[in-house]
Amino acid sequence: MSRYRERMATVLSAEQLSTALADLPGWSGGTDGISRTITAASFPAGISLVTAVADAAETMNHHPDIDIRWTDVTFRLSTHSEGGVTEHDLALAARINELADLATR
Ligand SMILES: C[C@H](O)[C@H](O)[C@H]1CNC2=NC(N)=NC(=O)C2=N1
Repeated sequence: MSRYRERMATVLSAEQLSTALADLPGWSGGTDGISRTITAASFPAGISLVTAVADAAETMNHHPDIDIRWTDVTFRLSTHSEGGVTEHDLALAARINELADLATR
């Protein structure tokens, strides 16, 4: 089986997504995409968070859309190839939450 097929994931239903979001503090959205805005302790702390998320995204081969406004950093996740939210987005959201805990304390 090719690497591509191993990475295939199906788009979550609205019910699957709302169940998953209950375990992802700060994340909201719909089946087309989810987002979380994190207010960092400072602008450099926000940039450090973005760098840490970039490293995680490379490792996971799954990449967020990122908006930086002073200390507010918004991450938006969807699986472009599938046109919706998949388990890959949930995994990256959980990793971003771990990294955000470090950036905001
Ligand atoms: C070929 C490679 O697997 C794809 O381009 C990956 C890279 N990162 C990605 N990130 C996101 N968010 N969605 C994708 O569909 C996606 N595809």
